[in-house]
Amino acid sequence: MSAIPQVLTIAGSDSGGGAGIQADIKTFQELGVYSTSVITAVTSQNTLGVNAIYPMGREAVQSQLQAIGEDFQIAALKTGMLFNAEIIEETAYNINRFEWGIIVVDPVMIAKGGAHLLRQEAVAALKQHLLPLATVVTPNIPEAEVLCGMAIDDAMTRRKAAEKIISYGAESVVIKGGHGKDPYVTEDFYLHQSGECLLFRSARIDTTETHGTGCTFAAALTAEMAKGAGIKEAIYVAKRFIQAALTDGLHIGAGHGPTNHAAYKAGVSKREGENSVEIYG
Ligand SMILES: Nc1ncnc2c1ncn2[C@@H]1O[C@H](COP(=O)(O)OP(=O)(O)O)[C@@H](O)[C@H]1O
Ligand SMILES: Cc1ncc(COP(=O)(O)OP(=O)(O)O)c(N)n1
Repeated sequence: MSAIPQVLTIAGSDSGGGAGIQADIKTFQELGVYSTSVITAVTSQNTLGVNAIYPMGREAVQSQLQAIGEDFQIAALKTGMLFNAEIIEETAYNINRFEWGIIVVDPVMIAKGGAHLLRQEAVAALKQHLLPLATVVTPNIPEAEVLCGMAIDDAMTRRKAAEKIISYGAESVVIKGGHGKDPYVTEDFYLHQSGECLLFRSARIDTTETHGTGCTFAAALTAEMAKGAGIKEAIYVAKRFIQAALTDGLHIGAGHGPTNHAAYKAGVSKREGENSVEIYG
């Protein structure tokens, strides 16, 4: 048995390297877990936007999942861009078949530039097949609005949205706060079993280099849980990881640049007075 936890990302490729599979693998590497991957779609993408999407067929997805399932001990996995209902069904089927345990579902829907990374008609499949398998679902605010069918504009509606998403069968939900406007970024965490509700709050970093923040946050969460962290501890580390990645930008590309995945390990999150994460009950 290998000493390094093995993890899996089931997601799309971002040719620009800031989001998707590429962001996941960089995050996994930085956090000390071994990364396997199943590619669901190839996107022609850079910091300015998504030019084209080439989804993989059902057979190609199934074949990759099979290769992973028959040889690796997957401690935790995350899903990202799944694009259509057949990829979602294939993913859910194999999660059950290989009895993979810790499942982080990042319900990727729309890229920052507006490109649809999930077909609208696949939202129902996501709710029906994947959310019931999720240890944690990590929507951003627009994704949470789609999943729960209501507008989210304050703490009360975020709480209601979290409860609605839990009602589809997920064990817990983290509504990410990057899309808010206030000076703080707040993640709302809701755990079904205990009814526990926590807020993770940090200062909003003034930057446009935010491409792939959602993928990176969910990948860090996955890595930490694969190493044995509890969900709350994992959220805390994931938040510190993304803050460090946003603090020390790489200044790449002319649009929304990628984050700096190496910053956390380089100690950026430990700088005095920066990057603190407060937790409220
Ligand atoms: N400007 C920012 N300052 C600090 N944290 C941010 C900022 N933008 C995003 N984040 C963090 O990045 C993660 C992903 O955020 P969000 O933008 O909501 O998701 P997505 O990238 O899926 O749209 C969250 O943990 C959020 O708190
Ligand atoms: C291939 C691929 N997967 C996911 C995304 C979306 O990533 P996200 O972290 O939500 O970041 P932004 O697109 O909002 O910058 C993507 N763009 N490409």
